[in-house]
Amino acid sequence: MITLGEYIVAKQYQFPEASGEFTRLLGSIRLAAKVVNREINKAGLVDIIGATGEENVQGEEQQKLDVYANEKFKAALEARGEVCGVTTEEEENFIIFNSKKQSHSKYVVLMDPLDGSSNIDVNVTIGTIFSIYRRISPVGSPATKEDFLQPGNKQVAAGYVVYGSSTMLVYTTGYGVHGFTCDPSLGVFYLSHENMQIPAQGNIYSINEGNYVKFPDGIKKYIKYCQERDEQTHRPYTSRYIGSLVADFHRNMIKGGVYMYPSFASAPKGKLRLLYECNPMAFLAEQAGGKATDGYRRILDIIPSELHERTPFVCGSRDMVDMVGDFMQEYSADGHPEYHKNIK
Ligand SMILES: O=P(O)(O)OC[C@H]1O[C@](O)(COP(=O)(O)O)[C@@H](O)[C@@H]1O
Ligand SMILES: [Mg+2]
Ligand SMILES: [Mg+2]
Repeated sequence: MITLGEYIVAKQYQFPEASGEFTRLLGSIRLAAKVVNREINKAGLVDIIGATGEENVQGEEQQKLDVYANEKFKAALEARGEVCGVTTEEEENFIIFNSKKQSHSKYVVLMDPLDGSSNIDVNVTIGTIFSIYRRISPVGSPATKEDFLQPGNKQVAAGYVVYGSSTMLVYTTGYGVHGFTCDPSLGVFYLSHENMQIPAQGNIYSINEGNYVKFPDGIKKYIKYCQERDEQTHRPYTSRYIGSLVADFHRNMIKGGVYMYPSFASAPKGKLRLLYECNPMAFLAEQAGGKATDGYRRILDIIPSELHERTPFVCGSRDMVDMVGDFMQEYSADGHPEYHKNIK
């Protein structure tokens, strides 16, 4: 069995200008993932359950594990010196790492340190999401906001850690999607899923139907389509919603399916964050043969303007994402971000 570290080194030939910086950067994410995984596994026994009583920049109540994971990933990225700055869901502003070595680093990282926070206290699968870019500001100078506001199609790597029945780290560097499972007895990630491929068509739809009445007509019609009986197209589909993006995405990655978090009246841009939730998942989905849109446009082509901006999200099996797009065009064309601009 090949370890994550060995696999990354073995694939370095794919990057002729490689200096080992990226390998060490991924190594720091791997290390922090192990530390966070250990805390999650004993969550009921240590004081890591429950809320901190503080609110984060999203206006959401921060969970103790959100803060713990945020601190551990930040510390690991800062310590190795391969990153000149980070943005995380739990920090209002981006953080500059400014030691001599760090300011000479080429990379910035954006993270959702703990994804699926509403599932922490109930022992349901949660995750961590990361996205990596080459900086655009000059090497040697402090990182700038522009380094983080790059479109998703500029990512050099993305991945997630899923803390479930087993703990896996899944990533892409633009050469396919590869999954590594952690052997808890050794704390070592071994290659278990090389070149993951999302089936083009699945029979699982994943959405919080509790918001049904608030959804755009295109989404409502698509949900009805999923629930209709039609032997030929294996409908009705199955509804599965864990409420942790990482877990719902990972399941659909393996079994096929479509995950949707649309916009609605009280959340005109949806809930999920473009930079450290949707862009990394979109890069992984496309690298595995799937697709990711905001219901209309390719997520990876959206030009970000704010660190914590949100976007509607439709992601998973290619043919299912296309079908959702057709329903949105037909029944919610006025919801297209460009719609009002194009109305003369
Ligand atoms: O409870 P809702 O509204 O369905 O939202 C669930 C979604 O929100 C999230 O929990 C948001 O992520 P965080 O937990 O990192 O804030 C996603 O993981 C999940 O898919
Ligand atoms: Mg999240
Ligand atoms: Mg989070």
